Amino acid sequence: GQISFTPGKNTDELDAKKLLEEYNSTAEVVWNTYTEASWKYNTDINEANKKEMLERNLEMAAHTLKYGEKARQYDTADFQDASVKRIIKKLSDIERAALPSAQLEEYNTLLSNMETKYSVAEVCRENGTCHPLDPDLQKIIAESRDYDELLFAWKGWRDASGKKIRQDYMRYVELANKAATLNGHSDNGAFWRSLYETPTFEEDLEMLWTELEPLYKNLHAYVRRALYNKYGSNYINLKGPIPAHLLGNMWAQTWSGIMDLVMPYPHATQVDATPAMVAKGWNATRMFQESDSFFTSLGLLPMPKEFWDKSMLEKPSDGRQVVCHASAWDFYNRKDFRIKQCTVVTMDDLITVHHEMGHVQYFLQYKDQPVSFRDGANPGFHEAIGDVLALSVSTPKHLQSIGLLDKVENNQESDINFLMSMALDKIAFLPFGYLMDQWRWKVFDGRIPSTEYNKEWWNLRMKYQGLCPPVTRTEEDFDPGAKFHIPANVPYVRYFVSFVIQFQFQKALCDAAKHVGPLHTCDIYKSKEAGKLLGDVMKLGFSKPWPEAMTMITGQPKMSAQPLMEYFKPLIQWLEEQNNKNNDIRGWPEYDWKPSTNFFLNFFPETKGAMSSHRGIYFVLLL
Ligand SMILES: CC(=O)N[C@@H](CC(=O)O)C(=O)NC[C@H](CC1(C(=O)N[C@@H](Cc2ccc(O)cc2)C(=O)O)CCCC1)C(=O)O
Ligand SMILES: [Zn+2]
Repeated sequence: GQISFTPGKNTDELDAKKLLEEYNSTAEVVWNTYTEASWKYNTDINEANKKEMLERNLEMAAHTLKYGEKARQYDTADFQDASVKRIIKKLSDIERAALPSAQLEEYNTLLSNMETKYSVAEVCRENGTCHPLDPDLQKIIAESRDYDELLFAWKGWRDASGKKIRQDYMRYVELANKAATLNGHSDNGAFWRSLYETPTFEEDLEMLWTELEPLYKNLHAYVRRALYNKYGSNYINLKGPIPAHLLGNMWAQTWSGIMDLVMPYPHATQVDATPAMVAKGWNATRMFQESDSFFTSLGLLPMPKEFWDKSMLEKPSDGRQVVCHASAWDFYNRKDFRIKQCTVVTMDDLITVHHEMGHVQYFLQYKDQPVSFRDGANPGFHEAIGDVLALSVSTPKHLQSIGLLDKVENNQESDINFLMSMALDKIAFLPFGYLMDQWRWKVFDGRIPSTEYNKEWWNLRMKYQGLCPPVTRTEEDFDPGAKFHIPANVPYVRYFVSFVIQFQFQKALCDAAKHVGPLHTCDIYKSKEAGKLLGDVMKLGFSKPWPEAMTMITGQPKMSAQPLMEYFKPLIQWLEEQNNKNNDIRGWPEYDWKPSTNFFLNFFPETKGAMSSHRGIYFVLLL
């Protein structure tokens, strides 16, 4: 065909291959050095470690700039090796390294300051005791059933975290957008979406949400009814949004914290393994060993010695400040892989353990790929692996087999109890997983100016989750900043993608494991066939466009909501019946309703303790 080339560009494929070999071997060293410094800082927050991490980040950016500029010299149109083309293309986007050095330093400093402010934030009571998010405030939000105590934690956290980073965030948006435009993107949101290499990505997501929204609205209506029964009509409007601090999670992103309030059949099989884990003296290491055994039962790889020696599996008790938000780390030397998690002995954290172990399994599977391919087929794939295995671990049958549930019944009521516990995490999460980056994409492309950050955040929280703030919010607040991924600059739509595709994967793996019966009862434990399907896709890393990886597992290239809907089918029918029986509407048409507020609590928070006993007296005094 027509020989096409851009004048002055290098079309020598052998040259390019030599460049990529040099890039790969030098990148492993530079990235490893940076990752060690970042790990040191995340597991011991102090000025010296911060300084070292920032310096190593600059070294890494200099390396990216050097090889990025060389990669841009090539016209790969006529190259034979698809991998060389793919790596040159990926290298040519040098991200933040495109910023002038002063702005790059400013950008990196902003990021580390925002993440530090978030990680050290705490809420102090009038009597001087202070509470960090992890585990204190999370525990209050999950376990307290006192409306005002929940409000204390919810409002306190937002005052201590989000509110403090609003200015930093505005400057971060400017610099992130500048880096994106210097790499040829219209804005940072466009750069983030480009990682999915899917021209119809936004339309595909919108279609998935349209299919899934009815499931969510049925769950929302049922949970609203249960909260109405608990908190009464002052605080719950059966035709309105739900106050955001009552759902058992600081961000109302998963609702398993209030399982006890919504349990359909309290006398049937319980599904929470936490009591048994505590009673049997499980600790963090035991939880990770359990997960490791599940992975190896599928024929996947065991955690290497370095993992057990160097991970941080519990919050340190030696006074060190750490970033408690769980994370999995690839040290890019094909040997060193770690998890940092402030693990607590609960079922919820056993799920998180599997989630993080899924990341490390992916790292292990693709460790011999070139560094540019040591990524998920798309970011959603990386998030889905651990959750797929957790779907099997969560089944009552599996929990019983590992001694975490004593009796298991196979009847309709137990099924509904189990599906409800799964829906409170998986269905409840969908609107949150979808709205997080809708807000950020609009901030990056200018549709949301900084003067409307908080108003638009709550508009999206209302539109998708049917939530409202329990107290008035203003532009003095910055509630998005109270969610880790916003100050930490971690994209989020990957989780929405993961919550959809993990059910596609589960369906395919259960077929491979010759599972018979409803999808929600499937446990792929010990299935080497299922393990091989997953392992082969993980080995690819980012070397092939994700539709090819999707086809390897499911036999077709697209994201689909069908398997998720099949998994929850029995529950959806049950919810439909319950909501009809209760004559409950789906949705929140009375969107401008507001819950009663304790006038005092907002203006005299220190009266919290006194309030509950002398409520009337204070009121009279005021009058
Ligand atoms: C070096 C580095 O940063 N590595 C990346 C991994 C990588 O990119 O290689 C990484 O470790 N990111 C941390 C992040 C942690 C968690 C998270 O933030 N989860 C979301 C959403 C969610 C909620 C419920 C659920 O069941 C699953 C996901 C949230 O909690 O809002 C905390 C709990 C679980 C996962 C993660 O593991 O994704
Ligand atoms: Zn993850």
